[in-house]
Amino acid sequence: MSHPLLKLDHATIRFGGLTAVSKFNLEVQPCELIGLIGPNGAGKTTAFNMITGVYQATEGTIHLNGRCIAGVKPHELTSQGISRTFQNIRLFGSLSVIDNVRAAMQLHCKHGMSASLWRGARFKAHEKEVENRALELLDIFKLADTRDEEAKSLPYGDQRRLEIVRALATKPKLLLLDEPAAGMNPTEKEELMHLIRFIKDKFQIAVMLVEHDMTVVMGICERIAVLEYGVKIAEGTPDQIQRDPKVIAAYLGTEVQKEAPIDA
Ligand SMILES: Nc1ncnc2c1ncn2[C@@H]1O[C@H](COP(=O)(O)OP(=O)(O)OP(=O)(O)O)[C@@H](O)[C@H]1O
Repeated sequence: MSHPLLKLDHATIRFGGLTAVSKFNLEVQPCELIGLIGPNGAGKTTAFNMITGVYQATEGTIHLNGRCIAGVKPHELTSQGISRTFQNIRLFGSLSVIDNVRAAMQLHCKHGMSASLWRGARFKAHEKEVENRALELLDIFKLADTRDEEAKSLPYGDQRRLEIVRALATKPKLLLLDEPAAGMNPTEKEELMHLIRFIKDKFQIAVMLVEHDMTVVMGICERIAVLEYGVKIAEGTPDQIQRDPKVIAAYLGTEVQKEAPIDA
């Protein structure tokens, strides 16, 4: 029997008296590009935190490839194919750009301590492979020229793209991007949309996107789920979502509405 890549079944999380995400049902298929939107405080990042094992669901279940992930630690979920970026950039600022990518790749390193110490032929071949793959990813994101620069010295938009490279370096099946376009200028956003589509097709991965920029969300997502006060109020194609009265009502008067009218 084939399973969805990710399945949330009534996933719920409470913080004291606050239900941040309530009975959230969602399926993500392999190689799908899905958006998760909603006004500020709707529960989007909390949903990401549940999917990535940062928080445990208070009720309901989450399955990855048919296996329940309750209690699985975030780094184990990364090994199982879930990778993410964060709203606030979390790079190793003082490391070079390429070392940031290398560090993410070590998760897949199968060499033990002795191999590292002896630095034999197999170890060196592995190191070369890591470097080549890091450079391939940096090249896709037009960051290869900055490989030896300190990550913190990069312009903001480049740092955001480097975060995506780091997330990709762990060879995910599901990539979660939390506001990847935040702080980018219109040209960078346009380029980002192209890149997200490109990596999804090239690496055959599913991408789940939390994003406030409606031009980006509506421009690239195949399907969109909408949260409001932790509850899913709509799910559908960008066209259906833009015409959904509940979604329009949820966004009325918010910054998102001002940026790009959802019923435009
Ligand atoms: N660790 C926590 N403890 C208590 N409340 C929390 C915690 N994490 C999130 N919340 C609350 O859960 C709700 C949802 O927050 P969340 O950050 O998921 O929203 P969001 O949709 O990602 O918002 P934004 O678009 O502003 O980033 C908010 O009311 C928030 O204050």
